[in-house]
Order: sequence, then C-alpha cells, then structure tokens
Amino acid sequence: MSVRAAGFIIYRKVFGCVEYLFMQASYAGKHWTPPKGHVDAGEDDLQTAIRETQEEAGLENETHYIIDMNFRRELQYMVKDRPKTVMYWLAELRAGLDDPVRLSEEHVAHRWLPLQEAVALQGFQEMTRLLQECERYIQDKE
Ligand SMILES: Nc1ncnc2c1ncn2[C@@H]1O[C@H](COP(=O)(O)OP(=O)(O)OP(=O)(O)OP(=O)(O)OC[C@H]2O[C@@H](n3cnc4c(N)ncnc43)[C@H](O)[C@@H]2O)[C@@H](O)[C@H]1O
Repeated sequence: MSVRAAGFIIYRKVFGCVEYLFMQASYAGKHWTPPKGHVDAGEDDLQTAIRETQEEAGLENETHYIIDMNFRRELQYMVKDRPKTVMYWLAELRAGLDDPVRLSEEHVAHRWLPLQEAVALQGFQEMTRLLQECERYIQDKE
C-alpha cells in the first residue's frame, strides 16, 4: 500500500529574489525537504499540509503564508521499497515576515534558498523538477 503525505512548497521574496523553505530532518540521513508529513486517518491532504506545517515549522495558514490553490502537484518516490505519494501546494510567506520559522524536534535546521541552491541542497530528481516548475509559475504570475 502507498504511503501518503502532504505539505507546502513555501517561498518568500527577498529584494525580488524567490527563496524556498527547506528543513533538515533530525534523523537517519538528515535529508532536506519542505514542511510535510503523513496524512492521518480522517484528514484530507490540505488539512494535513496545514497541520504538519504548523507542527514542524510553527507557521500558521493565513497568519504566516497564503496558499495558492491553483498550484498543486503530486510527487512520487520509493521509501524502503514502498511507494510514497506527497501532495504539495505552493504557498507564499506573507510580505514583511522575514523568518518566522520555529522548528520542532523533527528538524535540526532550516534554510531559505534560491532555486539553484535549493536544488543542490536537497538533491532529489523529482523535487528538482517540481522546484523548477514552481519557479516558472511564480515568474509567470508576476
Ligand atoms: N529513519 C527514521 N528514524 C527515526 N525516526 C524517523 C525515521 N523516519 C521517520 N521518522 C519519524 O517519522 C516521523 C515522520 O513523520 P511525518 O513528519 O509525518 O512524515 P514525513 O515528513 O513524510 O516523514 P519522513 O521524513 O519519513 O519522509 P520523507 O519522505 O521526507 O523521507 C523518507 C525517505 O525518502 C527520502 N526522500 C525524501 N524526499 C524524497 C524525494 N523527493 N525523492 C526521493 N526520495 C526522497 C529521504 O531521504 C528518506 O530516506 C517523524 O516523527 C520522524 O521522527
């Protein structure tokens, strides 16, 4: 059976430059991902994304970021021989907030990074494609 998770690709704009939020897991390979987590029973994907982002990054929907409901993408990869599906929405940090992220014990560090640095840091092929798509989408919106 497939594992299901959901989260947000959260970006902020600093002097016109787009920067994406990545957080480093405190366990195992200490990999970097956007805020996301497993979908609990009775939750829909969007509820999960909002809950996990609050739990993992201390960011509240509306107060700290605005969700773009027009940009939703599904990532798929294998974890320990099981398929995992992660639903991501794009979300923008509210202007003027700088860095309100407050990490839980699940993560040891976070960074706001422009596209190329985010791509290099996280290193996953499907996430790279998704970030490139986000970048084009954000540019087209402006
Ligand atoms: N090894 C471990 N030791 C101790 N506690 C653990 C643990 N793994 C999970 N936990 C605990 O489980 C909970 C996780 O729950 P949640 O917080 O609810 O779920 P998650 O973000 O989806 O978890 P995870 O980190 O496992 O998933 P990811 O897909 O990023 O990562 C899963 C794998 O996929 C890889 N991966 C991540 N993104 C990928 C991508 N885009 N493409 C390919 N592989 C990717 C990662 O490198 C990683 O190997 C946490 O409380 C944590 O403490």
